[in-house]
Amino acid sequence: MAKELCSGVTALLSINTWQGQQHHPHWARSQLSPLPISATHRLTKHSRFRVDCQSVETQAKTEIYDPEFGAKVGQDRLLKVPVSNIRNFCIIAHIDHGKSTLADKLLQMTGTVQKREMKEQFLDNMDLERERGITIKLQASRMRYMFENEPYCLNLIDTPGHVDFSYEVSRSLAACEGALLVVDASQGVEAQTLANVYLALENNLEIIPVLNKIDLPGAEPDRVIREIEEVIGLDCSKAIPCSAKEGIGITEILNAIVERIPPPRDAAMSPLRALIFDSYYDPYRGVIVYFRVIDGRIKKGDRIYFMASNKDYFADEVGVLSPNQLQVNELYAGEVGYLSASIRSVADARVGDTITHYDRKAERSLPGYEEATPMVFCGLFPVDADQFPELRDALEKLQLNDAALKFEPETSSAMGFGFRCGFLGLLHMEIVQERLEREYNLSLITTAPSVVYRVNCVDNETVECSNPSLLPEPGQRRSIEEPVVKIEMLTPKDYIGSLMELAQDRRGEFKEMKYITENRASIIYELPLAEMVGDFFDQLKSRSKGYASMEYTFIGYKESELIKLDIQINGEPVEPLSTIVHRDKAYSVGRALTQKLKELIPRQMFKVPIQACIGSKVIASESLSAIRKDVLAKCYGGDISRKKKLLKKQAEGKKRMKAIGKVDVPQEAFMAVLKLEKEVL
Ligand SMILES: Nc1nc2c(ncn2[C@@H]2O[C@H](COP(=O)(O)OP(=O)(O)OP(=O)(O)O)[C@@H](O)[C@H]2O)c(=O)[nH]1
Repeated sequence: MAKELCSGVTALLSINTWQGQQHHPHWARSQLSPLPISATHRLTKHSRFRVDCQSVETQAKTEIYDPEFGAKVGQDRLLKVPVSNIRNFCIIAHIDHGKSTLADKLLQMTGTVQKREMKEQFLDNMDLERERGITIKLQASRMRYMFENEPYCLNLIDTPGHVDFSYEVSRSLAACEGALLVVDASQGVEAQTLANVYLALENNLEIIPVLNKIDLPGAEPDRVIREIEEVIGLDCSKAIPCSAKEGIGITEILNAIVERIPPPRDAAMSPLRALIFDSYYDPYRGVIVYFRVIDGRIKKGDRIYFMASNKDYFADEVGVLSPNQLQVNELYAGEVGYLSASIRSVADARVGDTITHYDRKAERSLPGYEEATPMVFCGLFPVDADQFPELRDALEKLQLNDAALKFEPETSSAMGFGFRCGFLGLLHMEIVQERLEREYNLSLITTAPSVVYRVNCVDNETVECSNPSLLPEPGQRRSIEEPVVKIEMLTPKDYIGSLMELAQDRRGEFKEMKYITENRASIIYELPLAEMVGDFFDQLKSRSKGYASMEYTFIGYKESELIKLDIQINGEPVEPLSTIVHRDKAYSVGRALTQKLKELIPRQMFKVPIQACIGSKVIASESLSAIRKDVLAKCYGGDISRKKKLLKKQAEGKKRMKAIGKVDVPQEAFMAVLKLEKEVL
């Protein structure tokens, strides 16, 4: 902040005004536009002047923010502008269409991040994200942009790009007034693009189509424009061609954000309502909450109240993201920022929750809050049983930062002590497993993922079952319902047949197929979530040579003829290998699974039978032959009775081994059910 301004600069004034006893800082701020300072004026921090529109005499604490000067004294990131000069937007794109690259370029062009501090893809700052090149958690950044000599504050809210995190996408869209729709000009509209555009349209966002990667020789912007118009029905006459990599079209995008996206509603005088669009756990400060102020204002020291979790705290720190955190005194309706309030777990400040003041609560919370419901469950067991307490600690720590992660202890005679964990989807599951192994140095055995079944019992009770080995006995249950998803696949027409076959094999029910362009079709199926968990996505990619994309939404539960398939190894049931399958597939899955396990389990010193059973009935069986130790090797010639004696002794030894049943089952075996060959199904 500059102490004094001379002629020739354009300054933006932030004024605290007093009208009687009332304090209206935001009102005054929003009435002001940048003020060119003439040669006769020198403004200082305590200048007196009038705000003409309301004729309010203004004096005392006058804060002057000068974009040019401010930059010199390192304060430009605290840029304050009237609400009419704020633009909140996000970027929606299919994976790999260049969202992060474009975000980086916007930060660079606006000077928000200097080139030298620029790590590639600044917004994706989790290591895992950077390695996998995918955005998992959302982040935000405030940028300062001069347009027609006026400073604008552009808040970019980054969105995750994977279906598992679609709820978080919906909340970040709800925090914006506009969105850049980034489509790869060499590829076209993909399933994920569609899903996110529909979400944005539902939220009434102004959408600016951007055609990225026009530097590529294969780019066909005209074709892609036609595709967007036909498929989404969006007017693309003002679509912006760009290359995020080469920096082409970035200024046009920034101008379009200012010109086309509406400013936020000015509602600074209403009771506070702020929408949480992200939160993460910081070991030193507690949870850091990212939010957009929809109504009212929030300042340091305020007693705040989270409307869904019913918790209240004092805000220790309030600030903006630029993209590093910078403290400010107060944030007003329309602004985006962060707060910390010594909150112990992200579950208390969940994405989608509404923050209000404890003493002046808003009447209604903001719409759209949803509890995170895990869709996929699996067992996690430490390879070394001594690591159980460490696994529990690690899960507790991860949960502080991940409200969607659920876990409870699980014991199994085969596996020992472990946890049954719930995840939003498969990617979420992989991320958690990888973090446990990498960050906490744990060596884990994970069991095949399962969905949550609803079992209607004979006593009219309904129980939810996410662990196949705990399915109530056949005599106790009337029926089983399983979760069903609607899946939309977008594919070039050459692969339609093969993808329909895939969906059909996975018990899919055909719903609709339409050509979205001459060459590309959308195929809609309803199919059990259990059939999607596993290699469905890999299959879709390999059958379409990587060209098809998909998107799914959970639509509800449906009754189905399901039974439990148990596996016995060496005569002992191995619960973690139990799986729930459709009655029609039980025999083929049983056969395939025993064959696969035979391949995966190393041979032992004794013969190991591997059986698939329904109840007590064995439906498929394989046996792993023993590695036979030749006890007769040293006994050449000689008496036959001596040979017999040696063989008898060896057989007794084997029997003892059998009784102990020490079969080493490798990790891959627990995932075998996901990797069954298509032909045997
Ligand atoms: N040639 C070319 N390549 C680009 C351009 N923009 C992005 N890329 C490349 O495309 C790939 C994907 O870009 P990202 O920015 O990571 O894509 P994303 O949409 O953020 O992907 P997720 O984070 O997984 O959602 C990277 O290898 C980029 O270098 C562009 O304008 N031209």
